[in-house]
Amino acid sequence: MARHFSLPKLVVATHNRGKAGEIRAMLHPFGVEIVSAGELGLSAPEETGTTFEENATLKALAAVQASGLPALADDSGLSVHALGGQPGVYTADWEGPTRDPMVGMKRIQEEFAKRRVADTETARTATFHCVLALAWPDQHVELVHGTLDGTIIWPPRGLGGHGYDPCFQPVGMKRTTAQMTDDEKNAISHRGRAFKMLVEACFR
Ligand SMILES: O=c1nc[nH]c2c1ncn2[C@H]1C[C@H](O)[C@@H](COP(=O)(O)OP(=O)(O)OP(=O)(O)O)O1
Ligand SMILES: [Mg+2]
Repeated sequence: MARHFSLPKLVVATHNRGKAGEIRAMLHPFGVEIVSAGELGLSAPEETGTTFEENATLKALAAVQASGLPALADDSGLSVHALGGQPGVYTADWEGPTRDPMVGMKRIQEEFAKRRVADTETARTATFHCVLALAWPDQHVELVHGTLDGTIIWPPRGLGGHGYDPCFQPVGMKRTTAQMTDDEKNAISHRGRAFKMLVEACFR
């Protein structure tokens, strides 16, 4: 797909500042000019899909159609294995109407209590998912899916990152993703892994 090597300007089609910062940092070495959905006054489309792929695609297509520019969208979330994969695609909804990540993190703890999930690393495993969709002006869409396995810890730790990072500790690590620098998180994260796959697919 070397035809996409030249990418003069790209819309980063997210309204989430934490994600936008990480995506900007990952794009930085490529010298791509970035405009945000906010700068273009794009509204956030309703996320009606039932998979990360569907939602990432609809967000990217909405932005490419509104702007005429290639658009990169992200749909992501946390699947907690003892909760049957919840909240998954509905991770943002679990933050409640005010979009407070602490509300979502507490909800996971409440669900663990209801189901009497043991307070051990092996019982409280979870996976972060990130699907990136890059939509081109001809409407074709490249999709990549990155994951990061870990454990839900409590109480939350760390002030970095965003969203559910303070309660997520990657496998084999002693720190949560909120206790890492941005570069450390991006090097191992679901979003970082998806981004590497996108680069393989589009920029090589
Ligand atoms: O690295 C992460 N570290 C912590 N939490 C994360 C991460 N990645 C996704 N998350 C959480 C945030 C939100 O609760 C949900 C994404 O929801 P999602 O609909 O994809 O994003 P959003 O509504 O915040 O912004 P937008 O749709 O405009 O991109 O997963
Ligand atoms: Mg969203």
